[in-house]
Amino acid sequence: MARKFFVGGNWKCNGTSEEVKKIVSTLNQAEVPSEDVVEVVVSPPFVFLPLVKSVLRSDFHVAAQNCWVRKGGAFTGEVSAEMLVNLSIPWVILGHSERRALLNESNDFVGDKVAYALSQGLKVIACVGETLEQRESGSTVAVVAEQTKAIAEKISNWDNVVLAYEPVWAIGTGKVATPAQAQEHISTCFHYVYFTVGRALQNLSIAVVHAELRKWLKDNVSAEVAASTRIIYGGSVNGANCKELAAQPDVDGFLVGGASLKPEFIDIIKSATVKKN
Ligand SMILES: O=C(CO)COP(=O)(O)O
Repeated sequence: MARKFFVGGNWKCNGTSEEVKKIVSTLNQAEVPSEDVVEVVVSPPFVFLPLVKSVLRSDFHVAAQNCWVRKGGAFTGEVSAEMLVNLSIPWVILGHSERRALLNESNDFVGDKVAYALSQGLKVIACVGETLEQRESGSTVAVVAEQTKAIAEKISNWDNVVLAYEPVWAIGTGKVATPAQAQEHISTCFHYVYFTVGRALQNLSIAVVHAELRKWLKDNVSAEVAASTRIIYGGSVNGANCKELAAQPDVDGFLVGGASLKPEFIDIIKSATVKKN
C-alpha cells in the first residue's frame, strides 16, 4: 500500500489571531498538489483551532498540539481528546520533544496519551527523537526504539498513527543530518574529531534512522504496519532542503516548525511530488 506523503505544520506557541488569519489566507491561495498526493495538516495553538478550522481550505486539516491523557474532568488547564472530537478536530500531535523535555512527559505517559486519543477516534502524530547527547553517545536507535515501544505496547491499531522522527538537536537549529551534509564533514575535515563526528552523522543520516524505525515496526509489530505507517521527519525542514529530504528513502513527509509559519511552507508541501518522480 502506497504511503501518502504527509506534511504537518506545527505552529507551536506562536501567533495572534491576525497573524493566524494571514497564514491561513496565504495557504488558501496556494496551488499545491492534490489531496491524493499529499495530506496537509496544520497545528495552531488550542485557542486558534476553531478559527483556523473555520477559515482553512477544505483539503487541508487541523491538529491540536496536545491533549489530556485520559477522559476530561478535574484537570485544570488541560484539554481532553473528547473536546477535540466534539469540535471535529481530526488530528493531535503527541509526545513532542519540547513537552517531553520541558514538561517531563515520560515514554509511558506519551504511550498512554496516544492510546487514549486513538480510542476516542483522533488521528495521532506521535513524535520520537534523540537529544544531541544521546546521539553522540551512539544511542539514537535505542532511544527512538524505546519511545516507539512505549507506544506500541499500548495500541493495537496503527492505521491512524503517523510516526514523526524529530531529533532534538535538529529542532530550530538549522542542523539536518542529510547524507550530503555528513559527507561534506568527512571530505573537508581531516582532524580526527571532525572525521569521527562526520562519520557518526553519516551513519545515522535521517534515512538510516527512518529505516531503523521501519525495521523496528516490522520486527516488533508487523510487516503490514511497517509497510503502511508513515514515518515523517521534523527538525529544521525548510523550503531549501525539503526536496533533498523528501527524496530520502523511508521519509514519508515532514513535521515542520518555524518554516510552517512562513510562505515557504507551500514549497515544502510541493516537495511531495519528489516521491512521484
Ligand atoms: O519541532 C518541530 C516540529 O514539530 C521542528 O521545528 P523546526 O522546523 O522549527 O526545527
